[in-house]
Amino acid sequence: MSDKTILRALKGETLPTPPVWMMRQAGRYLPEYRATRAQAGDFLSLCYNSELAAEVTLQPIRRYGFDAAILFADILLLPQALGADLWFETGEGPRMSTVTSAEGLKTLKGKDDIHDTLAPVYETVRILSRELPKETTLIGFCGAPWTVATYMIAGRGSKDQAAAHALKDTDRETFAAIIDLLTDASIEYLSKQVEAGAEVVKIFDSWAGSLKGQDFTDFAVEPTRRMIAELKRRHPGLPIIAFPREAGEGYIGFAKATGADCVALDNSVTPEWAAANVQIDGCVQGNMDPRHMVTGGDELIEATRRVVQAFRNGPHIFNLGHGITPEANPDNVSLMVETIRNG
Ligand SMILES: Cc1c2[nH]c(c1CCC(=O)O)Cc1[nH]c(c(CCC(=O)O)c1C)Cc1[nH]c(c(CCC(=O)O)c1C)Cc1[nH]c(c(C)c1CCC(=O)O)C2
Repeated sequence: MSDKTILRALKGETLPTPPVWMMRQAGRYLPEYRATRAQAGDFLSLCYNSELAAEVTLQPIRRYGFDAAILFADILLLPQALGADLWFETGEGPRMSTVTSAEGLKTLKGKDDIHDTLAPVYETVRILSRELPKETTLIGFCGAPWTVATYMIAGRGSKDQAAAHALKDTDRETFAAIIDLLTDASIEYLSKQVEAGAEVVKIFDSWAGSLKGQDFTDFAVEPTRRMIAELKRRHPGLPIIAFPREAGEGYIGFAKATGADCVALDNSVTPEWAAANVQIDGCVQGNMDPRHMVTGGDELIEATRRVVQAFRNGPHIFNLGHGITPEANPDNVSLMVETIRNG
C-alpha cells in the first residue's frame, strides 16, 4: 500500500498531522510563478506549454513541501477543446463564445474529439509524474458540468449565474444536453489524466451553491455521481474529491450520494459544523478562509489550529476554502504549513 499521506487520508485514515495543499498554490502570489508566466507569454499559453506548466506546478512543492501537487491547467480548457473560443481579459477574467441553443450545441465537437487540443495537458501530467518527489501526490482535475456550463452559456463569469439559470428554466432539454455532453467529455478528459499519471482527481463545482432543491440533485449531484461511477469502473480504486462549493446543507450526504471519497469544503461553513455533519461520512478537505494568507499573524495561527482541531478525529486534508488570492503573502503560507506540522 502506498504510504503517501493524501492517499491514506482519502482511504479514510485519521492521521496525527493532516496532509496539506492549497487551491491555486501555483499562482500569482508567487514571484517565481509570475516570472514563468511572463516567459510563457500569457495564462493560456502557460497552460498549453507542458514544460512550463509542469515547472509552475513544481514551484510551490519546492517552496513549501506540500503533500499534493495539482496539475496546472484550467477548467475552461475542456469547453475550448469542444470548440468554444476562449480568451482571458487582463484583470477581468475569462471570456468565451456562447452556446445557448440546440443549434449552437450541434456546432460543438463530440466527447471523443477533445484529445488533440488537450494533449499538452496530458504531457504535463506525464512530466510531473516523473519529476515530483516520491511522497507527493499528483492531483488531476476538471470543472463540474454545471460550473463549466455557466461559463459556456454566459460567455464569462458572473456572480449569480443568471444566464445558465435562465436557459435551464426556459429550455431544460437543451440545458440538460449541454450538461450531458460536459459530463461525458469530462469522463474522457479525467480518464486520460489518470492514464498519464494523475493519482487522484478533483471535480470543481465552484457555482454549485446557486443550484437549489431538485436542480441541485439534477445538475450538481447527478452529473458528479455519473462521472464518479464511470471513472471508478475504468480505474478501480481511483480516489475522487468533489467540491460542491457553497453547497451549505447540500454538503450533508454529498459523498454518499455521489460516491466521492472526499468532500472539499469552502469556508462559509464552520469546521465544527462540517466535522459533525460531513466528516461523519468520510474524508473532508478544507476549509480555512483564504484571507488569512493576506493578513497573517496570530489570527492565521489561531484559524489554522481551529481547522486542525475541529477535524482531528477523522480523515482530513488541510486546504483553504477557496483559491489563494494574488495579494497573499508567501510568508503567510509558510506560517500556516509550520503551524499544521509543528502545532
Ligand atoms: C471557476 C474556475 C476557473 N478555473 C478554475 C475554477 C474552479 C475553481 C475556482 O472556483 O477557483 C480552476 C483552476 N484554475 C487554475 C487551476 C490550477 C490548479 C490550482 O492551482 O488550483 C484550477 C484547478 C489555474 C488558474 N486559473 C486562472 C489563474 C490566474 C491566471 C493568471 O495567471 O493570470 C490560475 C492560476 C484564471 C481563471 N480561471 C477561471 C477564472 C474565473 C479565472 C480568472 C480569475 C482569476 O484571475 O483568479 C475559471
